[in-house]
Amino acid sequence: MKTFEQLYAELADKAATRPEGSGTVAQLDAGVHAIGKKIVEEAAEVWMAAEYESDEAAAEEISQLLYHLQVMMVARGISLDDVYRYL
Ligand SMILES: N=c1c2ncn([C@@H]3O[C@H](COP(=O)(O)OP(=O)(O)OP(=O)(O)O)[C@@H](O)[C@H]3O)c2ncn1[C@@H]1O[C@H](COP(=O)(O)O)[C@@H](O)[C@H]1O
Repeated sequence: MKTFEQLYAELADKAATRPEGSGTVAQLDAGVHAIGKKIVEEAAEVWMAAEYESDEAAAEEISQLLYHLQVMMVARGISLDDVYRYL
């Protein structure tokens, strides 16, 4: 288990060190357009899970959406503070 902040730190590190086999590195290489499509896909999965599936399934889909949002943040060089200041 990890927090939102810990995941962001891990993804930023992956972007910097580019370890072999990292899905995050592959997505960063695919670019903002591909990451954006993944966000839309995961958002739809959150919606469907929330309407028709269990709390656990919805929570898992939400975790995946948060992950892909963080990948987009890393891709664009947007920090946690950049986002938090609007919350
Ligand atoms: N939290 C996540 C995470 N959530 C979702 N995903 C990715 O998002 C995909 C979404 O799952 P789906 O069920 O939609 O699967 P899918 O449609 O078959 O997705 P595709 O793999 O085909 O794109 C998963 O297959 C993962 O590739 C994640 N990939 C990585 N992480 C974490 O990110 C960190 C870095 O991961 P790596 O870069 O892979 O080392 C680690 O701590 C991981 O646990």
